[in-house]
Amino acid sequence: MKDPVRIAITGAAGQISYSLAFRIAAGDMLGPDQPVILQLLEITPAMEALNGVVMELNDCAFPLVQDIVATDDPNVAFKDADFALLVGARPRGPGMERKDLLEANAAIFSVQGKAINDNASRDIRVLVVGNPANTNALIASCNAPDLNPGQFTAMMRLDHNRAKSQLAQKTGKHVTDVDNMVVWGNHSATQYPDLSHCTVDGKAAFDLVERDWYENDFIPTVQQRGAAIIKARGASSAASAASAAIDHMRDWALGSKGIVSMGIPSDGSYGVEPGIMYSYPVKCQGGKYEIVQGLEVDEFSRGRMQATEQELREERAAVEHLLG
Ligand SMILES: NC(=O)C1=CN([C@@H]2O[C@H](COP(=O)(O)OP(=O)(O)OC[C@H]3O[C@@H](n4cnc5c(N)ncnc54)[C@H](O)[C@@H]3O)[C@@H](O)[C@H]2O)C=CC1
Ligand SMILES: O=C([O-])CC(=O)C(=O)O
Repeated sequence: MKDPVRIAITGAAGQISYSLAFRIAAGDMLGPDQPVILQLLEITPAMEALNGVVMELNDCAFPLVQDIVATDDPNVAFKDADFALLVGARPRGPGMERKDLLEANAAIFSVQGKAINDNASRDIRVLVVGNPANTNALIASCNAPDLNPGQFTAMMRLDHNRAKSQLAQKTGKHVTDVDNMVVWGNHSATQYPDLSHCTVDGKAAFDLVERDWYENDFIPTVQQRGAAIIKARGASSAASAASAAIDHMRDWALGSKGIVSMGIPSDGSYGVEPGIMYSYPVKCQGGKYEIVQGLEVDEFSRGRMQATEQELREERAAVEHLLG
């Protein structure tokens, strides 16, 4: 039996966590042979609701769950944590962009970045889900100076999975036939889901779909998918967000099958200046991710990649005072 790993989840009484915590407890994130200790953080007024979630987790009698900690103290929630999923933040409603949440949510991530810095395992891997995810991840990492910024990542996997699903449906193939999908930039309406390198069943995606569909249907559909779900459901995506968070962490810890998209600290690759959390194509192996280099970038792609970079720079400027 492996030693248990400690997994902190924030916003643990919220919508996303209501799916996420149970799937992690079932072994979907780190595998069926990895015991877990769940460290669940909520704000004080939500502790009663969190208690209900803990009761249900206990009632599942999950074989892998060794302990459950429920707390409103970030220092307790992140104590010795090996993984942290930062979900707790306000979601947007109809008519809002995710960056409209910056003011409401940014302070959460400076406090939690500090608590992670002071309490977590030195090898902790952090995924920020709470919106605007990329800039919140930047805030958290800047407030954790003792850790490597690369230990902080932002969730782009939902966009990546949405893009795969749209292309599979369009071409009449299965999502498992789609390879080399790349989503660049920000988890926002400027993100660039890029089919330039993508294949379906081994054939170039561009040979299977029309350019008009790519530019005027596929790209906006993926960019606006979160808003479409809010319109349809009256609440933002939750189960699909939880599923993407599991995919992101599982691949980071256990390895990816080919290219996946992750929001990570830009390092100058593909001409994106350092200082923001930008989504790149990565491959994961041995518990680490590495940017896939050398992909060709044409003029259309360059324009899209720069527009989403520019938006991230503007978000960064708006929270400069929280960057430690
Ligand atoms: N990156 C992505 O792809 C996606 C991100 N999101 C974002 O995830 C976030 C959470 O979404 P939902 O679970 O649907 O929202 P929710 O409102 O159902 O749950 C959020 C929970 O966080 C808690 N919370 C607030 N401040 C906290 C703090 N300082 N510490 C700990 N917990 C705190 C709240 O009490 C609430 O229970 C939102 O910001 C949403 O926009 C949602 C879908 C996809
Ligand atoms: O759109 C939202 O606000 C929630 C989210 O991030 C998504 O579904 O991609």
